[in-house]
Amino acid sequence: MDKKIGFIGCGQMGQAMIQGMIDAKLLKAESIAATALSDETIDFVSDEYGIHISNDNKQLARESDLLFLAIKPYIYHGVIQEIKDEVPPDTVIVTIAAGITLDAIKEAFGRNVKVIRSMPNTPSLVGAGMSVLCPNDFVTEEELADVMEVFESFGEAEIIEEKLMDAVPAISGSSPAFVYMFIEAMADTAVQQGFPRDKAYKIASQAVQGAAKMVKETGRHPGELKDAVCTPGGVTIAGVTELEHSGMRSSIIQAMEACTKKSRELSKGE
Ligand SMILES: NC(=O)C1=CN([C@@H]2O[C@H](COP(=O)(O)OP(=O)(O)OC[C@H]3O[C@@H](n4cnc5c(N)ncnc54)[C@H](O)[C@@H]3O)[C@@H](O)[C@H]2O)C=CC1
Ligand SMILES: O=C(O)[C@@H]1CCC=N1
Repeated sequence: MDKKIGFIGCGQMGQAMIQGMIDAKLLKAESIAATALSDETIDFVSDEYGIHISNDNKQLARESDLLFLAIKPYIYHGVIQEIKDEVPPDTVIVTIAAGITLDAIKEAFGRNVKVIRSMPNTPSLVGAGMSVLCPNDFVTEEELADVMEVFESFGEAEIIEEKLMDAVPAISGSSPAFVYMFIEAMADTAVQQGFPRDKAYKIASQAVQGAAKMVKETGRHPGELKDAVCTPGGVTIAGVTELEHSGMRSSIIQAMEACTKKSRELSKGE
């Protein structure tokens, strides 16, 4: 790819995407630049990824073909005020924040800017990201294809309608946190039973990864795959019934609804 990619903000999510892109050899480190606030982050990112990083948002805004806003949602408005007169008309702005709408970005710029709203996730760091995107009307097919190429370099990507975007964090942006909690709880129990901690994490995380791979690659219904594990009168069904008694599905549904509600509130500026 021969685009210049800029990241305003280079924390957890910015670094995950940059590492993913570099590992995938999508483009050379010289074609990626970023900004951050603290000297500590600037020094770390420069050493770790070999990209150009400074605290000059305006310069980055002038020089990037694809400009990622990888900052916290409450900082978006201030940063856009700072850069809005610097961004050339052909630049594609990519947002990654929960609850920041395409219209909110256009309004903050006060003109018809090209915007793609996205929701990536941190497994992008290891090339296993899941990102969901929606463009506004000013983005061309070719520009969307370029941005999809970026996201697909560090995982999988899907395009959806904006009305579904507030539901995405619960499914893919935030859900890694839920899965880490699940793995941590399994590993703690394994440690309680006498397993060394490193083996407990390895066994639990490989089981989770394998189950996800089964759903993706066999195309079989998750319920059917679960049934295939449950030997009649065996150990698995004892655990499954306990999970049903303690409301596991209901807890997951409630957590996902809370994420979606919060994203909708942020979208409305609440
Ligand atoms: N962490 C995650 O799993 C995910 C985060 N996101 C979104 O990514 C965005 C960033 O989140 P994180 O990377 O987790 O946050 P973070 O706090 O790790 O990184 C934010 C970065 O912004 C920089 N920054 C702050 N003010 C700035 C300014 N005025 N100019 C330039 N840089 C500035 C900080 O130095 C830091 O490098 C958020 O909008 C969040 O909603 C989206 C999907 C997943
Ligand atoms: O917690 C958040 O708001 C961000 C969006 C999805 C993951 N982290």
